Amino acid sequence: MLAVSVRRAVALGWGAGWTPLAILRQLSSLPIQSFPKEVKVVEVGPRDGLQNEKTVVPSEVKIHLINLLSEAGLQAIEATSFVSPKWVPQMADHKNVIQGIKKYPNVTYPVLTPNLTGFQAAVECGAKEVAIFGAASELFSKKNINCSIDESLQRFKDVIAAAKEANIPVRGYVSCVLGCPYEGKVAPSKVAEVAYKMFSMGCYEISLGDTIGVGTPGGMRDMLRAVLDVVPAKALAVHCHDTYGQALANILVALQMGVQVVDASVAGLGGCPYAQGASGNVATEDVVYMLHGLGIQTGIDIKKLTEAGAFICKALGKKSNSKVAQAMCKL
Ligand SMILES: CC(C)(COP(=O)([O-])OP(=O)([O-])OC[C@H]1O[C@@H](n2cnc3c(N)ncnc32)[C@H](O)[C@@H]1OP(=O)([O-])[O-])[C@@H](O)C(=O)NCCC(=O)NCCSC(=O)C[C@@](C)(O)CC(=O)[O-]
Repeated sequence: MLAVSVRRAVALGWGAGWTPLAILRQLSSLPIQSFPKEVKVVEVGPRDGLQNEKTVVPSEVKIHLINLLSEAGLQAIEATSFVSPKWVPQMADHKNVIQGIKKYPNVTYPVLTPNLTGFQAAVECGAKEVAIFGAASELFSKKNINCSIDESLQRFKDVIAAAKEANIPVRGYVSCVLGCPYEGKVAPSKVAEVAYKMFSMGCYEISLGDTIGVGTPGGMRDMLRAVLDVVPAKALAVHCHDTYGQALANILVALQMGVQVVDASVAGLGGCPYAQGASGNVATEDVVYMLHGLGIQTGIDIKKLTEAGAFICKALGKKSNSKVAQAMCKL
């Protein structure tokens, strides 16, 4: 560590003859690496947040939530998923939702499509952007979409080819980038391999999912180092669940490494039906509060965002998982 620091100090042109202690003092006073000026927050609450709810949330509630989120200034709101209703019954009303929401200019409403069947249904319902979702873990891929990683990539090729023809942008997810509920540790090199394959196929952005929220800033750094060797930072997003309370710290590391897109879920709703025990995504309110505190622009009105969170929590009869929302309600 010291050797690395000294090398960095030399690279920075610091004076010859300095003692290691003097160099360390200088290093500790260095400003943290610069953050981006703007960050795009991708709101995944209506999909990732609600997919795990046991009782079916009425379509009107989902639609109102998405409209409130659009009014709050989110640029991208993942609206629903076109997956099998046998697998995820909560998303069975995808048609009502995608057709019922107000489409704000400059806001995108991507939907999940695991295969060509889902893609075609989504396009018929008027979806203008889709997301495919793979994994860096074989067992998770099997449990989540009932096929191996290789088979999933083959399916994604078909979706991307059809999307290209229809001029529809495709976002790609890689799940389990910092750990898997079935396999445990996942090698950064495996994450990089899957991310690279999905990016080369034509996904405009790869969202790296800490599906079960087990990551730490150190794990995020090591994983991102591997991925950044093969996919440019401008094509990456991070998608952190907050099971171990590390999500904001993990996001901070990702921002320092050049990532400028962050997924989050209003009120911290969510969990994955095929990742037992995983808590919700990091709360959008908490991410936005942190970003604004760093002087990073998001275009989001935090008060309106908190109102959207309060609306969905009331509808679900739940307390918000957002610390910021909890604090703002007390003020
Ligand atoms: C992928 C499948 C469909 C494969 O499911 P399968 O059973 O292997 O599919 P199949 O191709 O053998 O078809 C079986 C039946 O499903 C139908 N079918 C086939 N495809 C579709 C479709 N798209 N929509 C609706 N129906 C479909 C198909 O038509 C057929 O109907 P039948 O002839 O029996 O009546 C299934 O495994 C599935 O739906 N999985 C969804 C899992 C899911 O939604 N998980 C949560 C989202 S991922 C996530 O949350 C992680 C993420 C993205 O947030 C990032 C992170 O945190 O890491």
